[in-house]
Amino acid sequence: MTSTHTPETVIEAVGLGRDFVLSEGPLFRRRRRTVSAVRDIDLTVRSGEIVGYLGPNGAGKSSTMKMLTGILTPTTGHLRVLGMEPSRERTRLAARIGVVFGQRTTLWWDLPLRDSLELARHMYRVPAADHARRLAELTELLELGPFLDTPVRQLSLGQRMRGDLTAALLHGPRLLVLDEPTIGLDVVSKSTIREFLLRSNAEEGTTILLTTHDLGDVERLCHRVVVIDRGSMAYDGDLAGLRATVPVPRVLVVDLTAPAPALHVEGARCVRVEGPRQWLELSDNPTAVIGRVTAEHEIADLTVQEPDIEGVVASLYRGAAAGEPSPSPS
Ligand SMILES: Nc1ncnc2c1ncn2[C@@H]1O[C@H](COP(=O)(O)OP(=O)(O)OP(=O)(O)O)[C@@H](O)[C@H]1O
Repeated sequence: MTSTHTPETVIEAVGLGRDFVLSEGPLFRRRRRTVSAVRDIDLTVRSGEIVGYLGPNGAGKSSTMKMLTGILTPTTGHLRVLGMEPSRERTRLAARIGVVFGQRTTLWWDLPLRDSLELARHMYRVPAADHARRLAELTELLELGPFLDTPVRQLSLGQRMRGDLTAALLHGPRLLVLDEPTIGLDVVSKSTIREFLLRSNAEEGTTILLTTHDLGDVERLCHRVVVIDRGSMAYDGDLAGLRATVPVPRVLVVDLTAPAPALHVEGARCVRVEGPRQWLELSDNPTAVIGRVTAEHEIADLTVQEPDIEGVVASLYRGAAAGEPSPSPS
């Protein structure tokens, strides 16, 4: 064997690229145009890592995920996932990975969740005793009990997502590929899912690769972030490094008990006033600024708005376009 795959390497991509050939223009004068959805991606993910795969819409995230799971064949480069070539060994790979796409479900719409999971057991050929043990564990961790016998079509989005995660994890995959796992969920469901993912990672060593537009997911979950834009890799490192490259301030939204002129507070700059509500861009830590605001003003409510990852990523490219040095990959 000449493979460079080592036991702890879960994903190994070198010079990975995928082109699409489009046929455009009026009939009889059609022109072929090649779009590079992904180009020249070098990515090594090791066992036990949680990696956020981020980028603006159309950056090439889904195309990468599809290549990793074997749905799309790469145009260029070398790709191994758990030592397998995904597009050639898609079925064998499917038995070792779990995939969840937040906006789609793999569950059977008309069946109770329990029956859908039983079908997943047959698909992955999980022995009945292993299935029962694992289902009991996941039922407890994800609190599925109250809706295991409810048809999937009647589940809330958060319940359905917990069901989808269970289906993806029942066969004990080594790698979990998640596309927007918390999209559209309320705060409690998001938190349940994040805590569950952290636990699977810590206790079972599950490697996780996820796309998300939610900075909370990235902050809570990801040891490492990889940013792509227009198909190419733009950053590979930790979130602190990404933030340091493109400092996008947090904003403190202050609801005063009555309208007032713009507040002057150390460590913050008022950027907007609407009646009793004011937006303060923070340059100091939020707790310190909140302390100063509450000491000097009558406050009805306070919230800290995190910049979404889209904002961070957009600033990264505005910086690049303006000729600032590009972030150094780790
Ligand atoms: N089947 C296809 N045929 C032609 N072009 C495609 C196809 N799939 C993707 N593309 C193009 O490749 C580029 C990357 O798309 P991709 O869906 O991978 O991005 P994305 O980062 O997942 O975006 P989003 O966050 O909006 O889902 C886009 O320009 C898209 O139009």
